[in-house]
Amino acid sequence: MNKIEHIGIAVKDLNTSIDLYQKLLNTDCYKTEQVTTEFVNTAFFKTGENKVELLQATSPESAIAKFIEKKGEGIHHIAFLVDDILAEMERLHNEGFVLLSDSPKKGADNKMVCFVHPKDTNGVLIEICQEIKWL
Ligand SMILES: CC[C@@H](C(=O)O)C(=O)SCCNC(=O)CCNC(=O)[C@H](O)C(C)(C)COP(=O)(O)OP(=O)(O)OC[C@H]1O[C@@H](n2cnc3c(N)ncnc32)[C@H](O)[C@@H]1OP(=O)(O)O
Ligand SMILES: [Co+2]
Repeated sequence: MNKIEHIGIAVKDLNTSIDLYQKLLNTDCYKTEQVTTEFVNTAFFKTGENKVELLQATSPESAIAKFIEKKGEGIHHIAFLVDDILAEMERLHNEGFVLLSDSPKKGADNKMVCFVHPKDTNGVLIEICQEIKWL
């Protein structure tokens, strides 16, 4: 895996948290995006080589809504950038990790994503992501 691409933070109110993180990081949010398949609205900040992704649930069925219900707001996942998500999924599967989808899913900010179950990773939800390359 290449580097930490982003840290995902579950928040209750995206607009309030955008204001907060703009002040905290002293940089503007560069993008907001709804990902309907994940039932989330997201906001992104660049912090050097890495990013912060704020996530607000758009449905009670969302992983973010369930997480906040159980644990409250806070760090929800760590995302690692990979060159070849299919190869990395196969490698992780062969190493015995439980992947949360059989194929990559559409993520935010021009990425394909796949998650590793937190029960296999010391209670931390891991996302792997690959940049979508357009021809
Ligand atoms: C915007 C798109 C994308 C991007 O481009 O960046 C994203 O980041 S999307 C982010 C939101 N989507 C996801 O998180 C998808 C993957 N997650 C899941 O599939 C589920 O959340 C889950 C991890 C399988 C858990 O779902 P479920 O089993 O239905 O929920 P429970 O509430 O019953 O939890 C079971 C168990 O797991 C613990 N848990 C849940 N979430 C996390 C987490 N983020 N980090 C650590 N642990 C987590 C939860 O506490 C339960 O533990 P126990 O109570 O001990 O059983
Ligand atoms: Co993410």
